[in-house]
Amino acid sequence: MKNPLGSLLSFLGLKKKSPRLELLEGLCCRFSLAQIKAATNNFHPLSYIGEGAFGTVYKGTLHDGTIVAVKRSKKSYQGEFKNEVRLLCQLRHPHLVSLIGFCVEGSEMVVVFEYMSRGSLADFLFGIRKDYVPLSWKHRLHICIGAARGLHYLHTGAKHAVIHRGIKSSNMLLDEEWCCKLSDFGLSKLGPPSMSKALIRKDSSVRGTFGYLAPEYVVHGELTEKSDVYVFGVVLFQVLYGRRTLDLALPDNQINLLIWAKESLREGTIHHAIDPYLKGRIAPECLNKYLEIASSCVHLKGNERPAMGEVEVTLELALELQGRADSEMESIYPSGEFMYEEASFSAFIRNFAGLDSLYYSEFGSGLSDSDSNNVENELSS
Ligand SMILES: Nc1ncnc2c1ncn2[C@@H]1O[C@H](COP(=O)(O)OP(=O)(O)OP(=O)(O)O)[C@@H](O)[C@H]1O
Repeated sequence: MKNPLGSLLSFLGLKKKSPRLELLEGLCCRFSLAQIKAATNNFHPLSYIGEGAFGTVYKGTLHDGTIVAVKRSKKSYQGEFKNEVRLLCQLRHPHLVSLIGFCVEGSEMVVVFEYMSRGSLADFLFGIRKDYVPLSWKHRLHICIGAARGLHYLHTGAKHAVIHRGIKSSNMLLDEEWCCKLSDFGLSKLGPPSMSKALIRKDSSVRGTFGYLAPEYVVHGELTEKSDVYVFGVVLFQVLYGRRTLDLALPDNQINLLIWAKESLREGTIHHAIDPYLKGRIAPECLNKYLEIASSCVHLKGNERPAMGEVEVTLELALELQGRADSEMESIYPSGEFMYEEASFSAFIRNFAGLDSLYYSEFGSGLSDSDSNNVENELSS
């Protein structure tokens, strides 16, 4: 029997409808299982790329020669896969991984994405890939700006805000041209209309990854676009310090990245704490802007955190400041071999005003996120 309230809400256009996958065929391709098996050589181990919480990813080649990433769902996570297909086929942006199609056949659920040949930002930050090369500072800034543009689009570019809920460096993928695109929308949620200020949404099932959870989300289940901003801030610290959020292999005071970051800022030892590869390569005025926005992203209170548009613009400014400082240095040292001095960092640290807003979450302390195959701990209700 039909639910009379449901029918009424639907009649009034107030009931949120999730389109059935069949109805999405016009927006992306529907593949047969035979096509998927042909593309991946029957999910051959040589096609294997990696494994996430929701499924296994393979490299494949479609009949027209297009190289793709094929994500095969674990049986218990087909809901997340359907969510990802429904959302992604309605979103298009240069900084979101494109959905090419899907396959639902028998007990198989498979999603086909554009192939991101350089893997994830996490692979480079944590040296996971065999062909690992440390990323330069400017390169890192470009990648963060791309990710910020993608997230800004999700929050404001569509009719309804989309809260990603799975932002982390392993979900920031890099294509051949090093363009950063956000992936993994299995946990994403539609928010209210994007122009609305009423963004608070109570979420009874807290999902995500330890070390990447906004405090108000864990404690009160309050899910807003500012929860994504918090975790984006955590990623900005990872990019600068070149390490994971939690690392049990480090001395006690360094296990939690944000606690360590705050300590190094307070004591003026940031020069020694950041990724060794970046030492002497960041212009102090650029670092100042970068830390200002990173610290405000991880503010305890969601409404004090910036919107992603502001994050994007500030990172662009930080990149510009770095470019200008580098040009000045190059005019003094035409060989291009120069280092920014430690003393100039100390001077800037004394003036850094963002320290108070840097809030570190204890959530997940004591848990390792240095899992060797890069699958971080999944929190499910
Ligand atoms: N479109 C893609 N192109 C190339 N590699 C991809 C693509 N999507 C995912 N991968 C790779 O496949 C592996 C598994 O990715 P997946 O998104 O399933 O999990 P994850 O983000 O690593 O972990 P979790 O699911 O726990 O968040 C990772 O190494 C990821 O870099």
